[in-house]
Amino acid sequence: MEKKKIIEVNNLVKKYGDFTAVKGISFDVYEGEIFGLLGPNGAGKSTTLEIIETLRDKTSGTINVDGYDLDQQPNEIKKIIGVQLQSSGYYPNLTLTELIEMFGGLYNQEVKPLELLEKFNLTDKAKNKYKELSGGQKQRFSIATTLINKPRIIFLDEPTTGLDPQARRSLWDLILQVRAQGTTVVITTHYMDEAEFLCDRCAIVDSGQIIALASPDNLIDQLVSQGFERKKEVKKANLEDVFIHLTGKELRED
Ligand SMILES: Nc1ncnc2c1ncn2[C@@H]1O[C@H](COP(=O)(O)OP(=O)(O)OP(=O)(O)O)[C@@H](O)[C@H]1O
Repeated sequence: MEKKKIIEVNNLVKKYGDFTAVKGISFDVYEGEIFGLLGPNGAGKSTTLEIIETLRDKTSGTINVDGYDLDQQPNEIKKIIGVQLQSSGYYPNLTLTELIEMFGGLYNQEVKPLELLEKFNLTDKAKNKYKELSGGQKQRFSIATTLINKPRIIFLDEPTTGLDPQARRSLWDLILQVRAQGTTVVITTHYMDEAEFLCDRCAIVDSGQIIALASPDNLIDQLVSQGFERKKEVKKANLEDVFIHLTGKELRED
């Protein structure tokens, strides 16, 4: 069966004054996949994501999201996507339950705060304020809120930056669960292990250009077929394995 394209980006260019941050990139995202934009700092990942999310103007190029043209029907696109807010987007004096109810009201959606919080392992924090959460809890809550409007696609910009290994792995599981329920996920990350674990396909972006796009396995096979070999024998475990083994897999709450 042919996969359906849910996002089509063609020749996207973004200039900030004289500086061209995104230099004519094109890619498609298929429905139901986890698609990664990988690249070093300043590569243009967040800019690209924010343009697709309708939060930033583009200079040129075309974008189509689930049949809607970004220039013609941005409001239709807003209705079917879930966007992670920055911390400043959460009213400081509302509890998590109240915040979910407020977003439900804004999106005109019936919400069940406790059910949503349970899914994201935040039941204990239902009566806490956002500012009282740990880094991992904040990230989980912000992903939970992307789902309130029952979006077809969610966008996650570096969702695990700054988290400890347990919190990262727990967030990876949550992202897989979100996808398993049929939501397409577009994610940016600098972490290659994260991309290898999560992404069905990824685009490697450098200086505003896509320099490779394939599944992680295909990208690795391409490199190996060029004669690349790791210098050292591959270790049977790494330091992260040691850390997880010693401290346990369970999510910690500080
Ligand atoms: N509002 C802005 N005005 C001017 N230049 C900007 C603006 N936003 C981003 N840039 C520049 O555009 C380039 C791409 O930035 P962008 O944030 O998209 O990169 P990124 O790949 O997401 O990086 P990071 O991994 O550090 O978040 C950078 O050189 C950045 O300095």
